[in-house]
Order: sequence, then C-alpha cells, then structure tokens
Amino acid sequence: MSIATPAGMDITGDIAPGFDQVLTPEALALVAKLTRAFEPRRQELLAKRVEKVAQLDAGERPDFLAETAHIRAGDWKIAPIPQALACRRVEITGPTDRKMVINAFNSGADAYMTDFEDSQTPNWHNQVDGQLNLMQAVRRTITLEQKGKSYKLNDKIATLIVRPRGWHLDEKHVLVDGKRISGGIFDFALFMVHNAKELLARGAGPYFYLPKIESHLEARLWNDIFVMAQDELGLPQGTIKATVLIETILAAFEMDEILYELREHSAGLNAGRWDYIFSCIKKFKLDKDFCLADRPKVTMTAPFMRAYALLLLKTCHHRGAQAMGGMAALIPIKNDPEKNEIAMAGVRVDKARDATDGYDGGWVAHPGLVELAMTEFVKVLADKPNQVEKQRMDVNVTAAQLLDFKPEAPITEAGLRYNINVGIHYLGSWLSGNGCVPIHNLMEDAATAEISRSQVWQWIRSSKGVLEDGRKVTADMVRAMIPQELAKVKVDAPNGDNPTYVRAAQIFEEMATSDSFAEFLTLPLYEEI
Ligand SMILES: CC(=O)SCCNC(=O)CCNC(=O)[C@H](O)C(C)(C)COP(=O)(O)OP(=O)(O)OC[C@H]1O[C@@H](n2cnc3c(N)ncnc32)[C@H](O)[C@@H]1OP(=O)(O)O
Ligand SMILES: O=CC(=O)O
Ligand SMILES: [Mg+2]
Repeated sequence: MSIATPAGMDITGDIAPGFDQVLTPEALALVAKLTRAFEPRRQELLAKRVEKVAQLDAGERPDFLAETAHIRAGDWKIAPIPQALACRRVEITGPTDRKMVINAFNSGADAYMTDFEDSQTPNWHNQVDGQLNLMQAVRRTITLEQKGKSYKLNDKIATLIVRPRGWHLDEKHVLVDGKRISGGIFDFALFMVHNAKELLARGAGPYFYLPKIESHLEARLWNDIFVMAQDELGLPQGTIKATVLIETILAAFEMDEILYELREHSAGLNAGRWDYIFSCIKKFKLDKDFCLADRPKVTMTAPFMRAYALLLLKTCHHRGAQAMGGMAALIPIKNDPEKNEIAMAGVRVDKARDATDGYDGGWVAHPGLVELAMTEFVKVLADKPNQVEKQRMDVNVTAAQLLDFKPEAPITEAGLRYNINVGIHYLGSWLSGNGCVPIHNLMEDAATAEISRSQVWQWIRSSKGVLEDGRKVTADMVRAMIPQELAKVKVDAPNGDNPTYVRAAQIFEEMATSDSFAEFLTLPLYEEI
C-alpha cells in the first residue's frame, strides 16, 4: 500500500494495514510544516549541546545562569491547570503496545503517560502502530483478543499524557527535503492532528511529557511548536499542556526558566531520576575524580539526588505548578512472596517520601503498583487533588549541593557484572523491538540501561573506578566479563537464542571500551533497526 505525501516528503517505512489512518494528508502536512519551520533550530540546539559537552569535558562546572536571574527572582506563575490535570496522584507509564495501552488506561491510575520514548524501541512499526492504538483509545473503540482474553476500556479511565521522543532522536523513515526529521515532532504532530479536538470534546485535552530537555532554550523550541500547531489546528493558544522531565543535570539549573518558557502551556515538572543519574555520569565522564558507586547504591536519598528532588518541588509549587515524582524501578515479583513484599515495601517508601515532601503525584511501572502508590499519596493528600499550595521556601539548594556526587563507594565485581549483564540483556531486547523489560526483577528501559553502560565506561576512566578488593576496573577486565555475562543472558532472557543478544554484546563492548563516549545508546542502536 502507498500513501500520498506532501511535496518534498518521502516515507521509506512500510505502510502496514491501518497506517493510512495515521499517515493522513492533514497529519503529514503538519509534520512537514513544523519540520520546515523548526528543524534548523533543533539542529542549532543539538550543536549547542555539543559545545556544552566540550566545556564540561574541559572542566567547567554548571551553575545557575546569570542572564536569567531576573526570571528566577520574578514574581510570576504558570497559567491555571485544566481540571483534567488537577489530580495526578498516580501516573502509570508504558510503551504504546495495544494490550498495555488498554491495561494502563484501566489500571485505576489518575493519569497514563503513554511512551514513545524511554520504554519503547522506536522502530517504524512501534511508532505508527502506537499512534493507531491511541487514536482508537481516545475514541474508546480500541479492543484486543489475545490468548483467550478480551480487552476493552472500562467506563472510568486514566487521563492520557503522551511522551514524544527527545530532541536527539530522528525519525529516519520520513525525509523532508531529503533529510531525516525529528522523531519528537513526528510523534507530536500525528498525535495532535488525530486527537486534540477529540480529547477536548471529551473533557480533557492534548497533554504531553517532554523528555531529556537540557536548557530553557530547548523548552522554548517546544513552546514555539505548540503555538504553531495550535494555530494550524484552530485551537486556542494555551490548549496544550506539557510537563517537562527534569532529567538532565543541566536542566536542574534552569527549572524556573523552563517553567517560564512554557508558562502558558505548562503542567509542571517531573523528577526523571534515571536519566538524571545517567546525565550526571555523562556530563562529568572525563573528570578523573568523578565516580558513583554500584548502581543500586545511587538512590533518591543520595545527597545530589535529594538536592535535585527538593529544588524541583520548591520551584514547581512557587510557580503554581505540579511537582511530579519519578519511578521506583521495582515491579511485582511473581512466585516469590517474600521478595515481592520487599519490592512492594520499596515502592511504598519511595511514594511516601515524595508525598510527605510535598510532591503532587508520582509514576509507577506496572498496574500492580497503582493501589499501593495511591494509598501513600492519599495518606498525605486526603481528599485534595494535589498539594501545590504547600510551599517549600524552607528549601535552599546550592549549585554545590546539586553537584555533591555521593556515594562513591562501594564498586564491586558484582556491581560491574550486573551493569554488563543488564546492558547486554537490555540492548538485545531493544534490538528485537521491546524497549522495556524486567531484568533481575527490576524494570529496565533506555534510561536505566544508560546508567549501566555509562558507569562501566566511566569506571574504566575514573581514578576512583577501583573494585572493593583493590583491582582497578579496566577495559580488559570488562572485555573478559562480556562473554561470561552474555552466556548468562542467553539463559535468562525469554528468547535468549535470538541473535540480537550476540550483537548487543558486541555493541556493548564497543560502547564501554572505546575512547569516545556515545551520547545516547539509542543513537547507534537506531541505525541497526
Ligand atoms: C525511566 C523511565 O522512563 S520510567 C518510564 C518508562 N518505563 C515504563 O513505562 C515501564 C513500563 N512497564 C513495563 O513495560 C512492564 O511492566 C515491565 C516490562 C516492567 C514488566 O513487564 P512484565 O513482567 O511482562 O509484566 P507482567 O507479566 O507482570 O504483566 C502483567 C499484566 O500487566 C500488564 N502490564 C504490565 N506493565 C504494564 C504497564 N506499564 N502498563 C499497562 N499494562 C501493564 C501486562 O500487559 C500484563 O497484562 P495481562 O495480564 O493482560 O497479560
Ligand atoms: O524518564 C524518566 C527517567 O527517570 O528517566
Ligand atoms: Mg527518562
């Protein structure tokens, strides 16, 4: 099947059944319009990221910006939040697979963040099929018959929020004027054309999560895209609402500025903890004194994570915005009640800390966690939809506290092997089309896997990258462990004989031991799918 494309646009992906309903002339016209208007700015901002990396590599350290001090000092608030987004105590997240979409909407969570990003392999099928699933879900026609079970939406469903891809990711199956386009613009524009008016008619609206933003200028780009899209679709300005994930160390220094840029379109900020840890490792990767301990030791109570979480909360409530908590990677553990209870207790502690601090809600990875997360928020919020009125002016976070990277120890052989094992397992699964998997009883997605692979790279280079028993982590040590961990992955992974795991081990070795650092693991991986 072929479809009509606007002048100057080529689509190289297959047109599977149903894709013509997504790739309509109106939707593709908006993709082309936004691409022509904003692709040069996306490229400029990506080039600015490269400049910033060079400065950090040379030893510069981030600080709050002098040129935007007036915004931080100013007395302003974001525009009022629509009713449909007032209550977000528990948000479930997950990839756009049909069954998961239905289950997430029905999960009992207040909101559902459907994910074209961290938890999804962005292959052509997943991205376009995901749009089809959402179109049908918004119209409540989505159904599925699978393994003897019938799936359909309940009467009461979660409020939909969509996470398009970050600025770094292209959509290579769509070319405009001969060049690949932005994955984020593609995901956003298709969703807007098909669903914005339908959602408004049903009492909600087009709501988004914006990932991996590194500066307020990157937020401004999204804001300008929103303004043009609203004009093109005849929607009042301010209809779109977006929650920005503060999940890079640089964005942590620009939280007020990000809210300010999006003030007519803002629905708050979210503490995306996993990419945040990854970003810290990545930005200080060449600092021989930088070192973080084994991955499980780097938690929300580590000094730099605590400073970040409290600053986000204070900033949001000061500006009348919701502060959304991130995700504990714990998931229900089948067939082991004791381990399961420990995991559930971990989620409870995480949500209780966020709620008590003043957060308005938080994320869960699995429907089995909705009720217990809800219980922890309701204990604090009672019958209030949020606690934006709770000001945390007692919190004073300095640049030094955001950069107080501890714990540095222990680093163990088990921790190193764990990172290698998770990295290979996750990359192999991603290559076969599944971007979110349970590994060793934890949720693993692109953000958590980034921590694993970047820690290995960094431990090889840091003077503090020394195992508890005194051995320095070296490239040769990692190379020797890779085949051993690959053998374990082949046994543990549900489809372990899939050749993608062998390829994953090769890519992991290249990424962990090469002199250069791949900015995102999904960039080399995307060239393989
Ligand atoms: C760092 C970040 O960006 S966090 C945000 C991105 N990460 C996520 O969104 C996590 C999404 N979660 C998941 O993909 C899954 O829960 C996993 C991979 C972690 C675990 O998957 P599994 O072990 O297969 O889950 P499990 O077998 O327990 O699933 C039981 C049921 O719950 C459903 N389910 C599990 N997680 C979800 C979810 N997040 N949304 C909707 N349904 C879900 C399954 O589809 C299954 O349904 P069924 O009984 O109708 O068949
Ligand atoms: O996107 C969320 C994160 O923790 O990363
Ligand atoms: Mg993330």
